[in-house]
Amino acid sequence: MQQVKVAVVGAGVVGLSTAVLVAETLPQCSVCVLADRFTPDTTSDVAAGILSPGRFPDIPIEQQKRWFKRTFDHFLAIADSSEAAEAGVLLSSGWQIFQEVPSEEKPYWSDCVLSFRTMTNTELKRFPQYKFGYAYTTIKCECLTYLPWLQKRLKKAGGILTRERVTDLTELGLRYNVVVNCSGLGAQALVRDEDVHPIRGQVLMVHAPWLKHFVRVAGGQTYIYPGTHAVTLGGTRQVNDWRLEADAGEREAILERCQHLEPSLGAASHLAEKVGLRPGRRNLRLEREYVRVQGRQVPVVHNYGHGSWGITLSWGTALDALDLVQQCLNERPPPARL
Ligand SMILES: Cc1cc2nc3c(=O)[nH]c(=O)nc-3n(C[C@H](O)[C@H](O)[C@H](O)COP(=O)(O)OP(=O)(O)OC[C@H]3O[C@@H](n4cnc5c(N)ncnc54)[C@H](O)[C@@H]3O)c2cc1C
Ligand SMILES: O=C([O-])CC(=O)C(=O)O
Repeated sequence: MQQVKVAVVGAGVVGLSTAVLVAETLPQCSVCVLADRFTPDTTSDVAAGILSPGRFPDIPIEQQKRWFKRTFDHFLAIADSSEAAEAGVLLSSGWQIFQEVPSEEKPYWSDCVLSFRTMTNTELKRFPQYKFGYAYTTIKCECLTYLPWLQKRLKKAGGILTRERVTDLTELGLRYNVVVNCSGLGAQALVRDEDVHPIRGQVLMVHAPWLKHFVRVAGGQTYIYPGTHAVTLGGTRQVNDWRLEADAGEREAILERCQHLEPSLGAASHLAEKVGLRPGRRNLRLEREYVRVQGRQVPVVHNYGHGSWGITLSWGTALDALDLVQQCLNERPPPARL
């Protein structure tokens, strides 16, 4: 059988999830991941890695819930397996706290996570300035471990990884039959998408092994996420800020806010500091189009713009991208327009 050559641009959590699904599901495809940065140097490697959904304003909530549910179930199966440590996936229980009762007393994703309930008064007493909270168990996915695990899984399915900066999707269309664009923030330049913008985030890794529960303030302004080797403290969300260096003032502010919630952090030692640029977009882009390459119509599937929720939605959106690749293979391309 003639191989269908598929190029996936991007080796963050979105690109690798999509590449693994295509390589494992479609035996007629040979998959090549092209990226200028691989783990440990992608934005995904900076992420705290907690599965905690938000909301894109113009995408039906049922669709966002389906993306989250499918991602959660994927990670839960890994967390429950003997692969969990090797994949860097663990269950994480804790509290999301609010100063005012939120409009959604029960968020749309409450039946996707485990053991969701509102916090008791006894639990709330730990956080005197907060009136209300959710208690639940979610997943923490540590990308510094998970991305190498996905790369191994991709290679096992016959996929390959190549370091290359792509400047033109049309040029890729000369070498591949299908192109999948998972370039995250890189899509701004690659496909001239002006809706894509950086949302800068700075986090601090500390050694505080006595902490076992996560604490997240409302929409993620402040968070404490215990993990396998370190506790991640955050966060910041600076729109259109391209600075990749850590800011000392922000470090102090993060520490102060976190210590206010969890005074024992005063005894924690500092391990590392990381900055990443989230691929912000009003709504993530998951769709296909055809680009004209020397008289041929080459299908391009876009899967980027996940903002603060790239890990949270990674597998669910990759499953939809896989469907789009399948559709491209099953249909005749539209006639090339001159
Ligand atoms: C501080 C911080 C904390 C976060 N915490 C969480 C969290 O707890 N939970 C969560 O779900 N999300 C979190 N996020 C968001 C998450 O990191 C992103 O949504 C996610 O990493 C996006 O994944 P991606 O694969 O689209 O992009 P990236 O990881 O940025 O990968 C993009 C890939 O495309 C490649 N690329 C781009 N342009 C080109 C080009 N022209 N040619 C070749 N290659 C190209 C890059 O080299 C890279 O390999 C956090 C982000 C930050 C900064
Ligand atoms: O909001 C959170 O809990 C973590 C996160 O996704 C981010 O910082 O982007």
